[in-house]
Amino acid sequence: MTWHTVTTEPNALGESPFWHPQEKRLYWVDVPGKLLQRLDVASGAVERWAMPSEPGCIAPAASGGLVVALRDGIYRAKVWGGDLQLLAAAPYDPATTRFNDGKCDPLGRFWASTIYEPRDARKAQLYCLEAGGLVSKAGNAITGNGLAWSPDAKTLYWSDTPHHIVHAWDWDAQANLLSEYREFLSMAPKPAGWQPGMPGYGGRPDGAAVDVQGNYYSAQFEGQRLCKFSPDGDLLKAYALPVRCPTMPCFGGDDLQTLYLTSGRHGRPAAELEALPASGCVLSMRVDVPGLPVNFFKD
Ligand SMILES: O=C1O[C@H](CS(=O)(=O)O)[C@@H](O)[C@H](O)[C@H]1O
Repeated sequence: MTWHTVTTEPNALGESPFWHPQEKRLYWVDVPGKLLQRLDVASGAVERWAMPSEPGCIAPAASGGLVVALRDGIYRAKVWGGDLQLLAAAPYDPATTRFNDGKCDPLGRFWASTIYEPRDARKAQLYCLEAGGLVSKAGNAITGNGLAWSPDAKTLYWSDTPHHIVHAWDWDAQANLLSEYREFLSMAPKPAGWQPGMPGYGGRPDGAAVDVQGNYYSAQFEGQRLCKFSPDGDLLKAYALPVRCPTMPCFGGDDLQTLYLTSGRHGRPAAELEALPASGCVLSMRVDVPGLPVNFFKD
């Protein structure tokens, strides 16, 4: 298994990749760079669209365009580069909080986590955009991440990165209700005194994607690896990476067997960036098991 560097212009913090099956483009964001980006894999051309605030996550819309979670709200962009129409204002103080990891569920609802940036209280939430507006479905976190659903859409996964944990609930898709909570993964915490470059830390669960067998692929932020877990939470494979801070995987290509992975370089030590020059770039690797396709937003 070999990782390829897909992009040459590194992002401060690449996040929220998805593969658009009709356009045959990879979309992703640069959070502090305040950019939406898309790559036409046939030509290699990358387009960038500057945002008025940090985009935490994006999703394609079935009627065309995108849904974009910016610091101050959820917006609808009917066309690339066009107007941003506010769908829902942020239900938090944008001075301390922004939207982070999110995507659409199999029924076309848009979900977005938040990150509480002071990181000194568990104030991050997981919201779902329902007909009446944003509804909190889970909370008690610092960095909402790792949102994904099982292939049968009966399990919802959500991680809290700094607490090294991935939660799971039974999910009733029609009623949009979470029940039967269980801890899905608990990763080893950062050892006291650990510094980048030292051995002994495997990272913390950032963004995630699920394949057709229900395996959960979790980017281990600051752990320089992507971990593949079985539906029961058993570690099946830890893929070593040429970047210290992977952020989120997604499956793409016509066969959904190209695993794309975004990464970050924001705030990393100069020595690390010199040793790992692909930090902040998008990576890709061919895998044997196809992933689940992206879910589209239904207006
Ligand atoms: O997804 C994200 O997670 C990282 C990791 S952590 O919360 O710092 O542990 C965070 O830095 C980043 O800003 C956020 O987008």
